[in-house]
Amino acid sequence: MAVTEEDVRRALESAPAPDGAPSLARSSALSAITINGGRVIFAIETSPDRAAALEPIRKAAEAAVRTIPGVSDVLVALTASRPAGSAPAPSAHSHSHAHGHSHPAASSPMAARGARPAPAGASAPPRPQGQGNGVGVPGVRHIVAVASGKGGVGKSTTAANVALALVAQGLRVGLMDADVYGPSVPTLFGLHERPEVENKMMKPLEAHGLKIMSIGFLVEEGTAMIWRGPMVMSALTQMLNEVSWGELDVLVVDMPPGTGDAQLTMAQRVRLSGAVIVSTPQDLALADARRGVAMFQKVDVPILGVVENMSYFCCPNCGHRESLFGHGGARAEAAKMGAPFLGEIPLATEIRATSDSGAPIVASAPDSEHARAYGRIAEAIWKRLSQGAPGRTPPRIVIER
Ligand SMILES: Nc1ncnc2c1ncn2[C@@H]1O[C@H](COP(=O)(O)OP(=O)(O)OP(=O)(O)O)[C@@H](O)[C@H]1O
Repeated sequence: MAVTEEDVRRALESAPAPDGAPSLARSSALSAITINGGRVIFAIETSPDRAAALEPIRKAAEAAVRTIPGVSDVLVALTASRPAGSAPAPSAHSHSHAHGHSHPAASSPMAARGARPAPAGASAPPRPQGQGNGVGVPGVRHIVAVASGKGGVGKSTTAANVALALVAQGLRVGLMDADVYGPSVPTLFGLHERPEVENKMMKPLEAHGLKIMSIGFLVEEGTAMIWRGPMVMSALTQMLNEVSWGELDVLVVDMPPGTGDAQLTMAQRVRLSGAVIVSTPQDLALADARRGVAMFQKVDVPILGVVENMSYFCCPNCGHRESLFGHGGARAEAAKMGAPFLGEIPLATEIRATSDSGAPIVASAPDSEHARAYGRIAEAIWKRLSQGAPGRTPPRIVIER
């Protein structure tokens, strides 16, 4: 028998609430409930500082829903809503961005020990699907992660425009927003509806020829996720396996920023053909980029290349180029890491404005200079993917300082 929202609400009558309400079912902290076959997803709203204390309430809610006959899986997230336009207070453990969300600080033990990437492995050829461990998607030839060592470097903007540029090359492309801590894809594409469910599979939304899925489609807008570890993985597995992606040449995955455990687990558990690292030219960002490269190398995912974003400032009036942060750093660093340099994208008002208005520049101004720059990056990525390579990546030597 199909599980209904009423069943879930009834079960939550016996679950405790975080706000003094008689039950979670009657609490305003309970979000909309999404049901997909036997899988039930909802969120409990809280403030970020109470997230750890509310873990028992989250677990109790999961346990209550699990007792419903027909429920195969339950995903309950703690989310924090934030008034529109307000930025979270910076703290030692999080950072914030212009679009107002925060991410946990990177906590990779590898990063802390300062593991240095080894050039030989960095440019290892991409893995065709079917090789390696982890979750793959039937019908999808290549899954490519777009990652960054830290937040706010333009990873989502790059992922979206590169995905669109791959579509422009005639490829069948999907974009999966795995940035559970702050999904930006709904804003980038102006998509705010919930995906339809057909035969127990969620249908990806579509825009500009791209199939798109984001955790942001499943939770209320303006909420920031406070998901950790296994919950993140469970959400991602669902986005990979319970979405009808169909036949795709490339599925671009916009990864959560940073090199923490969640990212490492993803890099390990998703069957990636390769990873693209986005970095700004600043030294700090490059140090973070190195950690990003090292993280993928640790789990034997080939680095397809490095993109330098906000590389130079492009004056919207006169077209004058102004290097802001020692332009060219990413190219030099990529060479040191032995990773291909895929190209540079300027800091340009049009790139930000088109992203904010729901039609990234490759879709809204395909003939512009900036769109062509994304096109060249996409071409380089596809070239490396289609080269493929049988066998495992060569052994690498990693020197830890
Ligand atoms: N090349 C660019 N020129 C101008 N603005 C840009 C450029 N790239 C990104 N931005 C802007 O910078 C902001 C952050 O970009 P984006 O959300 O893509 O970064 P991110 O690395 O995915 O961040 P997060 O870690 O928050 O997910 C956005 O407002 C975006 O429009």
